[in-house]
Amino acid sequence: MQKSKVAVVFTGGTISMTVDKRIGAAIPSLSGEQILSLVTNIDRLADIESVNFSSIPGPHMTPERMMDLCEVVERLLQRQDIEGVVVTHGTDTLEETAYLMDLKINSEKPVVVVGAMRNSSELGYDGPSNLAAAVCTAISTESQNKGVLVVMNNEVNAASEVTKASTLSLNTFQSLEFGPLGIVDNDEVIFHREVVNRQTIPSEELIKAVSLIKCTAGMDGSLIRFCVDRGDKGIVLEALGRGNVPPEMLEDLEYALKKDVVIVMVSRCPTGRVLGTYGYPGGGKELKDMGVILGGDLPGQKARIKLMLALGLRESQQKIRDIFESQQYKS
Ligand SMILES: NC(=O)C[C@H](N)C(=O)O
Repeated sequence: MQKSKVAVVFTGGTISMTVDKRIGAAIPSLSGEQILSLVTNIDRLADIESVNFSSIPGPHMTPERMMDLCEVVERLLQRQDIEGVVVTHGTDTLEETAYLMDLKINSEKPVVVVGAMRNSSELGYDGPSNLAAAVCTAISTESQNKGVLVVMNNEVNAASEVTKASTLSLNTFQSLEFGPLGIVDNDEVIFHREVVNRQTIPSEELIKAVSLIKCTAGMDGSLIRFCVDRGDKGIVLEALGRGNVPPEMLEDLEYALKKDVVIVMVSRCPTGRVLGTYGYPGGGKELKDMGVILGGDLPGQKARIKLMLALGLRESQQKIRDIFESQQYKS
């Protein structure tokens, strides 16, 4: 029987790290081929083509690099001989890259993003087992048409639903709202449910000038004003609870909206969507009436990626509102 072919694109992250004795801490050092050589018996599963994209830690990833990576992945997906693509990535920004690719890529073939929480100098390096599970997921026909998947600790999550929930746990990637899509068991991927809200944004461009502001008790709007005055095109507000802000922020929010800066509101709570439930000053109802867009249950960092791509369409504010609200809100 002919084996499936999978492209593995290496970008860096802890999965590629060893402890540098001179520094006394972990840095990227392993090439794709070196990491693959640690995944014993992988050649029984699939023919692997390795692509060394970069050797950077997650915190060095940028929106521009994400767009370049996305292009590399799209080109690989267009090839007939490749059944799926795996991307290795630093876990710190993995959810942002995975979500950007999920929104942009329109292919039925599986794209699986994977990382590690322990580097190769540590006891219990989880890179090889995670990579093996990612390849198992990428060659399964069951993984088709599910968008970009994140596989770690033998759990399969949708890029649109997942977030990094722990600084150290091997099962750090959690779909806090809905739970995992499935598992990898005995080299086989088993799905338990479908992705809840899949969406694509056919944007060729990304507008970088989007900031994320987390709201806190008693906060004023000076950060909002700063972002507007330096030319930001969009701001994601990680608001309080159900989607409310301290009233001291309202004047500067009004200032931003008058200057056509798009404001998307999500919550700083780890689960639950925002809604215009409250009618007091700074409450969600007032914000919505002012023109603030509701961002559903996305964490701030993923709402920022979505807004960057939505602004890249260079469409009206109404169109951007639809992109954020039409699937999650009835009216
Ligand atoms: N586990 C990891 O990959 C964390 C690392 N700091 C990174 O994002 O590159």
